[in-house]
This record gives sequence, C-alpha cells and structure tokens, in this order.
Amino acid sequence: MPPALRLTQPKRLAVASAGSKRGMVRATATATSKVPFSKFQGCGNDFILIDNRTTEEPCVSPKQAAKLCDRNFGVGGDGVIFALPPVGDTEYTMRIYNSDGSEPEMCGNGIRCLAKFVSEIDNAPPGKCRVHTLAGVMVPEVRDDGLVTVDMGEPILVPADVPTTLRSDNGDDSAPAVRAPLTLPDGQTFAVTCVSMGNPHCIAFVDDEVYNKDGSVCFDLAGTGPQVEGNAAFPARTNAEFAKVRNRALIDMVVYERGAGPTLACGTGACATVVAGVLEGVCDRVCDVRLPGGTLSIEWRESDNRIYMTGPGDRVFGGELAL
Ligand SMILES: N[C@@H](CCC[C@H](N)C(=O)O)C(=O)O
Repeated sequence: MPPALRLTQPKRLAVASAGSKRGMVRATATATSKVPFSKFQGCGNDFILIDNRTTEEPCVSPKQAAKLCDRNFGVGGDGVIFALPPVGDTEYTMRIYNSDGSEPEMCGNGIRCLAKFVSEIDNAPPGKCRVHTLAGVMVPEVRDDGLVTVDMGEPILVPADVPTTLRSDNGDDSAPAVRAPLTLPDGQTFAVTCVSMGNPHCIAFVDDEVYNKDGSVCFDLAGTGPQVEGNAAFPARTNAEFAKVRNRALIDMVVYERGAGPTLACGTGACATVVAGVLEGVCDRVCDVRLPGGTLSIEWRESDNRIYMTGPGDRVFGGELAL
C-alpha cells in the first residue's frame, strides 16, 4: 500500500447541509472550507465524490475520510473519491480512500461514478475520458444509455506483483497462482486464484450457493473475509471474492473488500473474478457477474488482453462538508 498521506488537517468535520447543489464549487483546503460533495453509487458500492481540482493533494485526510464514510456519524459510504488535476496526457486524476482511511490503487465502481460526476460538473456530453490513477491510466466511456464502460487495462498475474506469496504448483515463480491452496486460521481451506487489477484480489470459487433464493447473501463473509483480507499470504492485504459459477456466462459473487469489509459490489473484484474464472476454465471471456447490489458485464478481450467493465454509476444526492 502507498504510505499514508502526510496532511495536516483541521480536526472539525461535519456535514453542513444536504442541499441539491451538484458540487459546482471546487474544493479548497483552508481551515474553514465548505466543501461541496456528491454522493454516487454503482451497484450499491457508494462513494462521496469531491471536485478537488484546485489542489494537488486531497482536501480530506485519511482520518477524515474514515469519519465521513461512517454511516452513523458521517455521510456514509464505502470510500471518498477525489477528482484531482490531470497528470500527463489525461483529463483527470482519481484518488480514493477506503472507508477505513487506507488508500487503494484503483476502484472499478468508483471510476464509473467519477466519470459520471465529472461529466456532470463539466457539462460534458457522453464520451470517453482518460483518468490517471495509482494503477495507471483508465479510460471510462459514458454511454448514451447512461451506463459506463471502462477500459480497465491488463490484469497482473505474476504472483510477486499481485502481491501474494502463493505460487502455481508448477514451480515457475512467474506463473499465475491458480487454485493455490490457502488454509485460513480457522482451518477452512480454499483453492484460490490471485489477480491484481492494480489492486490485489484473491478469488475462491465455491461449491455452495453464495446467495439465498431471496437474493440475500448466505456466504459467511463476516467470518471468512477478514481471515483472507489479512492473511500473511498477502503482504498488501487483499480483497477477497467468493464466487459460484452459474454457467459459463454468469457468475454469482460476494466480496469482502480490503479496507471496507463486505460491500454490495466491487468492480475490480468482478473483473478479477472473470480473469480467475477464465484461468480456471470455468467461464467465458465475456461474462456477467451478479453482485448483491447489481450486475456488471465483464469482457477480458483476447485481442488486446485488456478488461472492459460495463455498469451503472448514479448520483444519489449532494451536500456540503465543513472541514
Ligand atoms: N470497490 C472497489 C474497490 C475499492 C478498493 C478496494 N477496497 C481495495 O482496497 O483494493 C471497486 O469497485 O473496485
């Protein structure tokens, strides 16, 4: 994980109002800032978005972000996302803090939300933009139907780069860790495949259903998730996905996110799950992933080795933070 930010921030933090303004005023980092925000969600993975394009660093500290994400004492969210000034040949930079204040490299649902957010505040028509992230340049395209397709780049499969200490069983250190045995502290063992989408994912295909008939989650995420997230096999911690193959074009998946716990969806996790499914030979390269909060369409394109993710990103409300 990148080191925590060294920002000195005022301690006071409150939601000043929940008005209908659409984040038209840019954030500044002065002691008495009223910082406009917009709340977005993509398949129920929800974020506080801030137009932070007047300063190079986020105007909210990791600690403040964790407080803002609190569902009782803050706005509530799975993370805080900042639209920062562009780097290189991009139009925007995206950074994100998880709800525990840690900083991940990438967020799939978040980048769809960011694409809708910036098209709203810049009054831009549907189309593509280039976004610099800690995981490289991503290219979201807001489509005419309101969905967003994102070119998520190529998956990272070399175990040391995921990073994981797990290895393939053929003795080749650079071969992907596919169906590697992972024994948890409570004695459960899973055959896991490790994939990075810029951020680390550990995917276990399971035999039992992960959803009840009514769509509620029946997999024991609270018990099992933390044992994978913090497992010594993952030096940067990991996101943990548990997936049940319905057919070659449809996977049910639940997730325990690094730094956020169980969430209703994870975009990078859905991409990583399809990559894992293809490597394990259980799904096609074009595959839908059903999550607790909705369905994402994923394609791992053979011609360019890149992953394309399509799904929603929708504004919920806006307001103003007093920082
Ligand atoms: N929900 C996100 C992933 C957010 C980052 C993740 N918790 C991590 O720490 O890697 C997504 O939609 O991809």
